Amino acid sequence: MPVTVLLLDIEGTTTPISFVQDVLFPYVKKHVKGYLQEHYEEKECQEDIQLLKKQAADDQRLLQAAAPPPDSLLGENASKEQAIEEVVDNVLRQMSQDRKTTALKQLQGHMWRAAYASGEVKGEVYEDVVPAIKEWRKAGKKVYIYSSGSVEAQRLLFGHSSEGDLLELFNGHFDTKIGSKVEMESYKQIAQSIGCSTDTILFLTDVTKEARAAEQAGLHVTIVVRPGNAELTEAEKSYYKCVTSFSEVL
Ligand SMILES: CSCCC(=O)C(=O)COP(=O)(O)O
Ligand SMILES: [Mg+2]
Repeated sequence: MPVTVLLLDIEGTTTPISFVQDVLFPYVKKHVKGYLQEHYEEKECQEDIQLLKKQAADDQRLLQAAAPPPDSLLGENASKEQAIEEVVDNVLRQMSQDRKTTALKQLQGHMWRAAYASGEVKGEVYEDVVPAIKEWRKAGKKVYIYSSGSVEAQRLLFGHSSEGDLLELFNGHFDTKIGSKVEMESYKQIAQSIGCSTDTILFLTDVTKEARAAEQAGLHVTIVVRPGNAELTEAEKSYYKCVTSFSEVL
């Protein structure tokens, strides 16, 4: 089937890993405590905390450890300060493991609003990305984003990019609410949501585990090789189509 939909990863594909690791993540680490202190009473912040608590409880159940985990986030009677300390510990622990939980990504997305709004942060996009997407759109293709970053975080990055507001380029966005990027089922759900067959979608990513899941669901996949991305094995290089620029994709 001809490709009519392009599905794009962000970190390592449209955007340098260094932007995420050296700009976005340090911003969260620096500001998480202050953010929670300022917004603690707000409904959205309480929802973020509840989601982190649920994630911590799920993690605990999975671990089935005899000893209580160091960041259980389960105390109901904790003071505001204690509760904030627990959330901060949990967020920093998850970030040190580069976890992609919906709970962590939701809070991060809410925190980056202020960074983008003030102009302190501008979303970085590789220079070949915008011209290629414009060509694909002109040719009648649809273009979607699928990232572990929350849809709100995605919209912030592309809406406040160094190349201006790029949101018009996309037909839609998906995040881990539809499922993990390393699960085949997520890609089937995305195809269903777009209303197309999986074999009409081409997924661009830097991560071979994601490529494998997409391929199992019936998508076409291409690996994007960018400076700073994880090295591919010789077997991966010969198995997958690899590109170093979006201009080589179609
Ligand atoms: C979309 S904004 C920040 C990126 C992020 O938090 C992340 O985890 C990137 O994951 P990706 O799936 O785009 O590699
Ligand atoms: Mg990636």
